[in-house]
Amino acid sequence: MREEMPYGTEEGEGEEVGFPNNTHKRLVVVGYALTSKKTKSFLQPKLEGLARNKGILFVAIDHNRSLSDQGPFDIVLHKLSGKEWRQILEDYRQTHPEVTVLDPPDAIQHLHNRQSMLQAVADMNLSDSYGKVGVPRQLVVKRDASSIPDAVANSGLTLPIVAKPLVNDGSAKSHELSLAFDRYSLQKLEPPLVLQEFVNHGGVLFKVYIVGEAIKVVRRFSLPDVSKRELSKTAGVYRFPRVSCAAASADDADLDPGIAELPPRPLLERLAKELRRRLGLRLFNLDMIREHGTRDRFYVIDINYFPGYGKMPEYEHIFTDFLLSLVQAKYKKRSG
Ligand SMILES: Nc1ncnc2c1ncn2[C@@H]1O[C@H](COP(=O)(O)OP(=O)(O)OP(=O)(O)O)[C@@H](O)[C@H]1O
Ligand SMILES: O=P(O)(O)O[C@H]1[C@H](O)[C@@H](O)[C@H](OP(=O)(O)O)[C@@H](OP(=O)(O)O)[C@H]1O
Ligand SMILES: [Mg+2]
Ligand SMILES: [Mg+2]
Repeated sequence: MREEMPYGTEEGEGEEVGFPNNTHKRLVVVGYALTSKKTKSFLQPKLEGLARNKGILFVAIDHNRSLSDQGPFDIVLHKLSGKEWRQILEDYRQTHPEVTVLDPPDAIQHLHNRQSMLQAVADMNLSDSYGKVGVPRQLVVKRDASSIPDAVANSGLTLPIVAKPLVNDGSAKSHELSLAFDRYSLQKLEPPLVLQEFVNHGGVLFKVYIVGEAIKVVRRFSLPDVSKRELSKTAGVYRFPRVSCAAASADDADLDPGIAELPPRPLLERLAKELRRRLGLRLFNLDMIREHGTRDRFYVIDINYFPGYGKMPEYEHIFTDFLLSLVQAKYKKRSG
């Protein structure tokens, strides 16, 4: 909260930023360090407008200047890659503990490896009356593609198998996935990889967006099921492009209710709460699937940091409320 709020005449006038007695109505300054693509998809005019009316100002961080010389910021939002940037942020967190950095770089780093990414879900072993949430059986292959057929046979993983680059750094390459239908073709894959059992899920996945304590779920079209017959007739490795994009929304599709039904809310709340804690992140989404033919057997197959919130319904309201809640919590802590 840095300067007096200079406006308040449009929609949202008089809306409290949430400070007691109306005495601290200050601007909340959010510095952002995002790629130009991300800035475009996230910082849409509707978000900026709503934010302004709620007393939030987004300010672009200049990479050519020291972070400490900019701002001052209440919150720093970021999604940039590279060791150098991580170090800048870590140093800034040390010297500016009053600023909320969303999210801590070391916590984000955890998602940059597709093995460690899902470890928290596996450790949680979530199972209650609403369902069971796990991760598909998987195997990491660091090198030597010729060893893969034996490694897969020894581990008991069943075909078909999804091969995903172990490193998940946001590069185009880290999203180049393949589906392998027979054991011997596995030698054609290029380690380092995570090999994951393909779980039939009726061709629909659930994107579970998390923004602090808020959760929103949407349906997306996904890879179709592979039948036993198809598996026995098919050989080879098939590359597939990113399937979980906005164009493939399945929210309005006419789907089998057993496939379309969203995961139970209480289950998602438990999962999200626990993952927030274990991962130390507040901005992420999960790709979740329901094993076809079951009602309550779920798998998390992917976790993304600061995903495409522009595609999340009502993200403008949810995100601005979240930013305000962070500042309010800090204010309460200081005055309490
Ligand atoms: N184990 C699995 N079983 C069934 N389908 C899977 C599995 N793993 C991945 N898929 C399918 O492949 C797609 C891409 O996989 P994944 O989400 O891991 O990749 P990604 O490149 O990280 O995606 P994103 O664009 O969401 O970051 C999934 O959305 C899903 O359709
Ligand atoms: O919203 P989902 O379906 O999860 O997909 C997102 C990816 O997971 C993100 O990695 C993309 O963000 P980046 O472009 O910053 O990598 C993100 O890109 P976007 O912000 O340009 O929409 C999305 O493609
Ligand atoms: Mg995904
Ligand atoms: Mg991903």
